[in-house]
Parts: sequence; C-alpha cells; structure tokens
Amino acid sequence: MNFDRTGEPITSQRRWSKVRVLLALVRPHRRTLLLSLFLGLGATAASLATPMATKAVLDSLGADSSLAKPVGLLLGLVVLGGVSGFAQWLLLGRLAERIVLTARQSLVRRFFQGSVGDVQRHSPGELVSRVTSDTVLLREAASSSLVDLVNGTVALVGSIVLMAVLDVPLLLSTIIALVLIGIVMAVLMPRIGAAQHRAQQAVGRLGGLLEGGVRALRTVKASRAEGRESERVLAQARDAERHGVRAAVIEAGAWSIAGGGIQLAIIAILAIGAWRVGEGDLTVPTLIAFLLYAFQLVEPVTQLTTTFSTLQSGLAAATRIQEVEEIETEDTSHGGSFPHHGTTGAEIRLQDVTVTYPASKRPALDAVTLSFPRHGHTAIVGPSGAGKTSVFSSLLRFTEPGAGTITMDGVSYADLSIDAVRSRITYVEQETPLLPGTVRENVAYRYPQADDEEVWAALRAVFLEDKVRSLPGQLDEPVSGTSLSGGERQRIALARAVVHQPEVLLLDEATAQLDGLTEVAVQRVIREVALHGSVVTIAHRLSTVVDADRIYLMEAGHVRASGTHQDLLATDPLYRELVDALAIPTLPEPAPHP
Ligand SMILES: Nc1ncnc2c1ncn2[C@@H]1O[C@H](COP(=O)(O)OP(=O)(O)OP(=O)(O)O)[C@@H](O)[C@H]1O
Repeated sequence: MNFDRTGEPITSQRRWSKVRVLLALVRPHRRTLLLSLFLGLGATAASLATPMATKAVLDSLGADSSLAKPVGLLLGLVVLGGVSGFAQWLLLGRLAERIVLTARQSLVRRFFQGSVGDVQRHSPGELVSRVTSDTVLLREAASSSLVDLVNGTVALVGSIVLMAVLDVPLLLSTIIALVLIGIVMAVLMPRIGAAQHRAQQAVGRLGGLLEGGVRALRTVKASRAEGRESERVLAQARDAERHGVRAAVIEAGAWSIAGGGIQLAIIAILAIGAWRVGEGDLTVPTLIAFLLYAFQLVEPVTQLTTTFSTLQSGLAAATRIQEVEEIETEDTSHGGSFPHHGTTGAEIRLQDVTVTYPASKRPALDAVTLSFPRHGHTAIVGPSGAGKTSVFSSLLRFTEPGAGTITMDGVSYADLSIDAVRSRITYVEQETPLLPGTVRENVAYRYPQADDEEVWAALRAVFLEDKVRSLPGQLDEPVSGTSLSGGERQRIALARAVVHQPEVLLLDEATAQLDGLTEVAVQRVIREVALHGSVVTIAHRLSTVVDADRIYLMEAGHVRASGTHQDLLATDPLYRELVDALAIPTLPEPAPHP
C-alpha cells in the first residue's frame, strides 16, 4: 500500500476520486477527444501495417511480380500516418488549452462562490498555485496522455498480435521482456506519482509563503529579515527541487529499463531469427518484418512509460485541485425575498444567537440578543475575542448560527436568500482592501450603476475629491499604480459605502490610528448614513462611541451591558477600562451619581 505525505494510506477509493476529477474535466470535450483518438488510431494502424507492407515489397522481389502495388501501399500508409498524426496533434493542442480553461473556470468559481470560512482556510498563494501551475499539469494528463495511453496500448497489442501472425516462437523473447518491464513499471510508477505530489505541495507552500512575505514586505525590511524570509521561501523551492529530482531519476530509470528491455529483446530476436534462417526454418522477409515490429515496440513502450509518468503528475495535481473542488458553493439565491418595502433603513434583531466555529470548542457567540433600529448608530465594543466580528459575520451570513434567530424587518434569515440579506447591507471591512481596477471601479464597486457625479460626490464626502482630481487619470487612475496612503485607502472604502445611501451599514473600524481627516470622514459618514439608515460599527475609537445612540459592550461571547456612552461610563468598570485604552486624550470621569 502507498502512503501520502500525512501518512494516510492512498486507497483505491482516493485514487478513483482523482481519476474522476480528470474525467470530469474531459467530459465536456469528449467529442474532440474521441475525434483525436480516432485520428491517433489511424496513425497507429498505418504504422502497424507498415512492416507487413514492407514484407510484401520484399516478397515481391523474389516472386518476379510488380513492385508498384506494394510500394504504392507503403507510400499510402506513410501519408495516412502523417496526415492523421498532424490532425491529431492540432486537435490535442486545442483540447489541452480548453481543458486548462475549464479547470480554471471551475476553481475560480469555487473561490468566489464558496463560503468565506471554507475559502479563507487556504492561503491565497496556495490557491493561486492551484489555478496557475496545477491546472497545467492536469491539462497534460487529461488531453495527450489519455490519447497516448489508448494509442500506445493499441500499438503494443497490435504489434504483438501481428508478430504472432508472423512467427510465434520469436514472440516468446518479446513477451518475456514486456512482462518484466510491466513488473518494474508497476513498482516505479506510484513512486514517481508520490514524488511529484510532494514537489507540487512544496510549490504550493512556496506560493503561500511568498504571497505572505511580499504582503508584509515593509515589516520584513524594517525587521531586517530579508535574508531570513527569502530563506524560508527558498526552503520550499529546494524541497520542490528535491522531490522533482527524485521523480526525474525514477522516471529516467523507468524509461531506460523499458527502452533497454526492448533493445535486449531485439538482440535476442536477431540472434534466434538468424539461426533459424540458417536452418531454413524462417524466411528473411519474415525476420525483417518481425524485427521492424520489435523496433516499433520501443516507441509505444517508452511512450507508455512517459504517459504513465505524466498521468501520475496529473493525478497528483488532481488531488490538490480536488481539495478546492470540495469547497461547497453557497447558494446565495436559495430562499425568499423581502416583500416590497417603502421605508428607508432596516431593523435587525438577533435573538439568542449562538455561533461555534468548527475548529473551536467555545462558542464565539453564546445566546446573544441584540437589536439594531431602522435608523441611527449602534456601536459594538469589547475586548479582543469578545465576538464583535462574529456578530458581523452572522449579519452578513458568512457564518450560520447554530442556534437562535436573526430577523430583518421581522422576516427570519431562515426564510430569506443570502442575496436578499446582503442586498440590503453595505460592509466596510477593517482592512479596507482595494480591488484591482480604477478609482471609479473601486468607489462604485457596491453600486456599479453609479454615474460619475455620484462617484465624485462620494469622494467629496470623504475629503478625497482634490486628491483624485490631482491624479493623471482622475477616476480612471488604477489604484494599484496610485501611491494612496493608508488613510486615503480607508476613505476610498468609505466612499464605496456612501456612493449609494445604504439601508444598513456595517463598519468595522480600523484598529490602527487614523489620521485626523479620515477620523472626521468616518464620523461624517456615520452621521449622514444614520439619518436614513441603520449604522452598526465595531468601534475602536472614542470619537465613534461617544455619539452612538446605543452601545453594546461584549465580553467572551456575551452581551455584558448596553446603553449610551454616559450610561456605560457610569455603570460598567470594563467599559471604563476600554475607554481609558481608547481615549486619546482620556475623557474626564463622569461626576459620581448623587
Ligand atoms: N474562523 C474561526 N474559527 C475558529 N475560531 C474563530 C474563528 N473566528 C473567530 N474565532 C474565535 O471566536 C472568538 C470571537 O472572535 P471574533 O473575531 O468575533 O472576536 P472580536 O471581538 O471581533 O475580536 P477582535 O477585536 O480581536 O477582532 C475568538 O475566540 C476567536 O478566536
């Protein structure tokens, strides 16, 4: 039995599921594959018939008959083989590219349609390597290898049958060589596959580490850790090289054994054949035709060796692709929608909501009850790990609660589609990621139908109009080429939230210190959106909490207290501690209650 890297046995069921990944890729292109198989068989048939046609030419020499017919046949076979082979390779080249596209489409859709938790369990660099390099390995296995496998087998079996027609005793040495080669291959091929799988895993880890390192390049440099970081990434490159070399060495061994075995069989055929010709037991044309078949065997045998190796590498890639295929896609349209509502904003309630993450024993939210009114600003505060982000994840349905209910405008989330819920919520992440594209595309991301006037108005609201007008491309300036500061990036994300009046705005404030302008922009956005909609903030700034209409103080998955800033200051020591940490400068202590 073979074992994978984790020590888990590679059972026939797991092997079969990898094959299923390959077949699923091929299925949409089966007609093209069948056509190229058919053309390949044409080429194989032509090459199988060639020794017989050669024998016919040689036989006609002694028989005083016309040479024209057998020579014409030989020429015809050469043309048939050439044309079929050419057409087959053209088709296969196209098929390979289509297969790689099919695989990439399926993976990319999984990434974007899988749940946040499932997708983000993988490192981005790892996922990239699966889309870019693993699909290429799979492409070879799913296109030319499948065709080569069939053609090689037909050529092998056809040659043996035709050799048997020519002379059975001579066939014996060929059969012995083929059986020995088969045994050696059965032992070596799984080892090639395992080494290739490990090399691919190392390349995947390399992608993950590289992505993380480049993302944190400033920290790396400021910590003078360039050498350490590149060593960490290169260790994976060396690991990939080690396993790659191991696979190549085994492959070279397998290839030489296969080729060498056939060469030895040819020598044996030549020696035995020559002796039998001398005995008058065999004709020269038959021996030549037999030798031509034996020489022809070199190609299918070595081709099958290479094909098996390519298939192994494709199956190893299929395993890694299958891991992504196992990410369940979210059906965002399943469920009901809201009845037409004429009012602005939305009222949301969480009733006894409990959330426990798969990897965790303790619930992140434990029977939490919260309500967010249709209009106004509600802040959630609490120490790290209190469950604030989990409230947002539940509101956005990134996470489904294990117990309890969430309702929006009185309709339970259970009766609503994910699309219906998310269509009414605008979310500003703490990290405020900008997407590849222009300033306009980034600002209008949530509301793509926004016209230029609306985009400029949103930029104006967050004090970014002058900055964007100063860029050479203005709204068409790509954000990747723009040296936007951290605060400016946060304000682009805020502009994205206000380009269209949101019904519900979930704002996860940055924990890092905001520049004064950005802080004012945050307050302004909260105030304006809260006039007509519901704003819920995960607040990390004193300026955000003081004006909130209501504050929920969370601790260890519970709601510990709620009220206004002044209420909580007066009643809750944990809140006072938090405020002390947030306050710059510290607020004066409230006057003691009489
Ligand atoms: N995907 C996850 N898998 C397992 N545990 C998680 C996951 N996300 C959060 N947790 C855990 O759930 C608890 C609540 O996390 P949550 O992110 O909601 O807290 P938070 O109040 O937002 O913290 P912070 O202010 O540090 O962001 C923590 O103990 C956290 O470790």
